[in-house]
Amino acid sequence: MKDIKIKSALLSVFSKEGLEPIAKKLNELGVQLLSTGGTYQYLADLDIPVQKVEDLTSYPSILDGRVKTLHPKVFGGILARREPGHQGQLENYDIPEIDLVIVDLYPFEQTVRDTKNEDEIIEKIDIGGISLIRAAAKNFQDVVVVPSQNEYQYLQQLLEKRHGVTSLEERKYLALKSFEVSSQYDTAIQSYFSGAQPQSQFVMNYTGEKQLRYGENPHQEGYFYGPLEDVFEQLNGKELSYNNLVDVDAAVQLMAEFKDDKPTFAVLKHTNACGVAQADSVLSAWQKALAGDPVSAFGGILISNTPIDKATAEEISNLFYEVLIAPDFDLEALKILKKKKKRILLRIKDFYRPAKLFKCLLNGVLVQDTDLKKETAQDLETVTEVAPNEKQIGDLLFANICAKHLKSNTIALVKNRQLIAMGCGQTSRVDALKQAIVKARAFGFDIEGAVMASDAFFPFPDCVEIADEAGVKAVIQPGGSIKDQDSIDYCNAHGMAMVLTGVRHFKH
Ligand SMILES: NC(=O)c1ncn([C@@H]2O[C@H](COP(=O)(O)O)[C@@H](O)[C@H]2O)c1NC=O
Repeated sequence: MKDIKIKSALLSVFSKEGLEPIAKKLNELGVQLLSTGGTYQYLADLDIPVQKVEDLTSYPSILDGRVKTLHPKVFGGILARREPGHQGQLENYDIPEIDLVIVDLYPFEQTVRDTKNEDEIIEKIDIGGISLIRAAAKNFQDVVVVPSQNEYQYLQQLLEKRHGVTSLEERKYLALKSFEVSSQYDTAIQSYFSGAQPQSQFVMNYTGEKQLRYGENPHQEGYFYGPLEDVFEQLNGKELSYNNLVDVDAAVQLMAEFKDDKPTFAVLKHTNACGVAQADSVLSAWQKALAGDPVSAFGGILISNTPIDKATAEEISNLFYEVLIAPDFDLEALKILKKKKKRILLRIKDFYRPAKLFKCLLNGVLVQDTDLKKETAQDLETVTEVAPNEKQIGDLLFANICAKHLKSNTIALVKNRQLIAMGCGQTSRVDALKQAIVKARAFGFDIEGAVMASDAFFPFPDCVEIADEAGVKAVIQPGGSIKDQDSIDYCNAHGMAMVLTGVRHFKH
């Protein structure tokens, strides 16, 4: 392991915050400091001995600061290997070695957030700073690089621990942090330039790595990247697992549809809702959602669009569940729910729906818009002689949303704003319907008068026939099959209503 003692440092930072103790410590260790204009002034004002970069390069900062460190006397001192060949060249050209580089880049992302003025934004594309970081990181064998304020604490510890002596491992760690900074910085610039245009490259950059206990199964590693704290606050329970996060996302996507509706409750298992209901109170919505499939609800993910009150909390706490998500919890409710230490309680801040969805497959990434299309009564085309009544229209739209969030092929059966059963993830629509009918009956529901939603069209009239025999009176489906008329004819012959949405909602 190659130890290097820091003898000289170049400091060039946009924000001067947090620099004072580091500069003072470097000075105390006898490190020669070199700085660009503003940073020089800041250090000089603190009476910390420092040399101007301009005195080294014999060039002033020019072009409004676009060129200040971009000079062989600076980059030579950073990029030279500490070996006779390179050191000889430094001597020939009178270039001093620079052992430590500290940079805080121009705040490009912040500027994009703050202004629409393109000239201002372009000026905040840091050129010299990013080059300093890349050069120092490339030469991590001999040079220490601090690419942002996030690493100040790490540097401070290095300086305290071994008085400015650094190991190869420490320098390599900082080089990694540097390339993370430069890649994130360039992604932000690329994303600004691409705007809403389709991108010719797929680039993603999420920070805030969170290692999960494991992935989908214990033998798989798992991580999450992103600012989860913007979506919810965890009030109780064990750490969220990979599968919990997948289910929480499915629950949030579903409940986002009912965000501004009357009290709505949903129970999910493995991303599929096994209970969804609307009522006048959160307690009643919970009871109706649970009744949809009380067996599957065991170990489920629960979500409400309405704060949880004491009465609801008392009932919920009788069930073993993994996660309960709600916009808020009454104090009394929280007290009751927190008694079960492991159960996860999330106070949702934002029913967040991403604009795009990504999926890794084969040797690439699939990208698509999120399915944000939501049908209203105005979008429905009645194609049967019998039209659905107002109550049925409400149930049909409710069933349509449930189906949209269930794995295809799916059928949702709804009665009085309650999902009375569903069949999902089936390879045939008929199987999905049969599964739903068996389930509804198993949990004591009378299907007579229920409505049926299908995520995609009916290629044959078999589904409407089976549904009719079970008691279904109205159907919602996208339409678009060349055999639509067969299903419509069946409905007309049996007094059923059918509406078309014209929108397919597959969920693979
Ligand atoms: N142009 C250059 O040669 C250059 N060299 C360093 N910078 C940046 O200038 C800033 C520090 O400037 P000052 O010390 O003048 O406040 C840092 O954010 C640093 O990343 C530069 N500016 C932008 O590219």
